[in-house]
Amino acid sequence: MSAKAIHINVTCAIIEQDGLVLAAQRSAAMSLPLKWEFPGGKIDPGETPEECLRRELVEEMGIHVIIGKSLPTSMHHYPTFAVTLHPFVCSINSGVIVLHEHAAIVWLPPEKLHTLDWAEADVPVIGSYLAECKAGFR
Ligand SMILES: Nc1nc2c([nH]c(=O)n2[C@@H]2O[C@H](COP(=O)(O)OP(=O)(O)OP(=O)(O)O)[C@@H](O)[C@H]2O)c(=O)[nH]1
Repeated sequence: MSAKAIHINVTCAIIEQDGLVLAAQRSAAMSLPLKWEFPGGKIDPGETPEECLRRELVEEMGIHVIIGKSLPTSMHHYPTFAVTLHPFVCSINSGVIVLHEHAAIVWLPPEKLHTLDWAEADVPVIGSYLAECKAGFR
């Protein structure tokens, strides 16, 4: 199988707090270095997307999240792999954020999210989220 055939399923958390949304910057050592993303990661075999998201948020940031509404999935082909993102709107239930993998985080109002240099797969996710906000669902 060529590298281009690799397709991964990834969960990601749109974490809301006090009207702001958390964005996380990938480290220089990660794939897609220094791009911004929503925290999360690859779904392991046998795991539900929600189980994956809970595990990843503990591993990456030391927080326990409450998982809310799912947003439409986003599929994107990068040069060496394809990803399907499974986004969920979340809030922090417990824990204080400690960055174990990311270079930085920032809390932004939803309408400022587009100012960051996002991983390309995230761009439609931001669009779906903003549509929810505009429709008054959030
Ligand atoms: N967690 C997360 N990953 C994303 C997002 N958007 C996006 O394209 N991805 C890609 O999906 C993959 C997520 O897997 P991961 O977070 O478990 O990856 P990783 O850093 O361990 O990857 P690695 O295999 O490069 O070490 C990464 O290749 C990442 O670039 C996003 O919003 N959140």
